[in-house]
Amino acid sequence: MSQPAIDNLYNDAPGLPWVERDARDRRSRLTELLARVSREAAEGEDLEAVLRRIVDCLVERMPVAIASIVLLNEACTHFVHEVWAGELTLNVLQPADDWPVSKGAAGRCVRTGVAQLIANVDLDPDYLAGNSEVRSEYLVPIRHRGRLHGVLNIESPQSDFFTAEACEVFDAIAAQVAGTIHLARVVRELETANRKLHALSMQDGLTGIANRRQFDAALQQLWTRLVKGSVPLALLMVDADWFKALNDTAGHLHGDECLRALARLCEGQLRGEDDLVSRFGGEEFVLLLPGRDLEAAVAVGEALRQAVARQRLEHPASPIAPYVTVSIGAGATWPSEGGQPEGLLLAADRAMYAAKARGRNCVVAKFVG
Ligand SMILES: Nc1nc2c(ncn2[C@@H]2O[C@H](COP(=O)(O)OP(=O)(O)OP(=O)(O)O)[C@@H](O)[C@H]2O)c(=O)[nH]1
Repeated sequence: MSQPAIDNLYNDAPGLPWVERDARDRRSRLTELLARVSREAAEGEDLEAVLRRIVDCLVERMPVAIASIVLLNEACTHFVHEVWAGELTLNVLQPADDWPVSKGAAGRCVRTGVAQLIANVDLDPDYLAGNSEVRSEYLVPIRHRGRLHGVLNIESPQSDFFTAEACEVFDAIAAQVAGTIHLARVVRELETANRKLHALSMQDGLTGIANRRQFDAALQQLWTRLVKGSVPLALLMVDADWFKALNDTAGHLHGDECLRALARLCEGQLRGEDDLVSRFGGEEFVLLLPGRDLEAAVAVGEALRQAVARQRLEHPASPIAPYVTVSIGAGATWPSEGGQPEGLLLAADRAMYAAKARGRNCVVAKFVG
């Protein structure tokens, strides 16, 4: 549809006082403004850009010197952000200046919770001049379902501009803006909640380290990356010894405590940016060590085994020591184009079972060719 001739509405006769315009002309200009603002409010994903287009619209199409949308903080005690259009020729308060709602006509709008019509700015004790041409001002609370988001501020060089019908349209515009801000905040809150949920879905609830899902994704990603750089990849499978007996004799809560301590000890062995420890299963952990060959991986495994033993986590039912010990399987390979990471996982798992068979509390290595 082509743009109606009404474009550039106000500027067709900028000097003409608002009330001297024909009543039908005024109404159609206001209706057109409202339609435009509604369209702007419905478009775009960026709140700042939408608010800017709305204030631009007000200044371009009406006898308005300054139009602004001033947003409040959560507690509604301060203005924290302003989007404005028009001509600010004098120094006025900006949200960046620590602007409490105790100041200015916009502050009064927040304090009283109702629209403020200032027919003569010279007589208003709260008016803060931003442009010496301004004669009248209208301020409307931007409120969505009882929650106050800010104030819509319109300043005109004409003293008779804010007729009842004009104010009604600005009230409707403030309601539109409130809906837009509400929607943008809901979207932002949802995005934050989604990010938190995603992080939680990748984390083990008991120990706080990565869970199996995160491990699987990291292994796949690393494999693909390391193929290109011809860099080795090592993996340690760490399994607590005689854990069933520990639970049975010392109780599950003590068992849980030991699992948390083991997770911290595994974390203590991580060095590289992409090193990762995850809880692989019940009392099993896996360390992903990119850039380490089998010899280096065995060294990390041995350091971990000794650190666990030094911790002296009480184990009243282990036949090999009065404290918790771990059996560790180490695997390493050079990721190759056609290869699969599962082979590495299997090798470390087999090595771990070999460590169990060898009497536990030891490290066994297996290279994957
Ligand atoms: N406290 C606690 N125990 C768990 C948890 N997850 C798994 N387990 C227990 O870990 C035990 C693992 O037992 P098994 O697989 O038989 O192995 P094990 O007793 O450690 O014997 P080896 O591995 O052969 O040394 C089971 O009794 C599980 O119930 C957990 O989150 N908390």
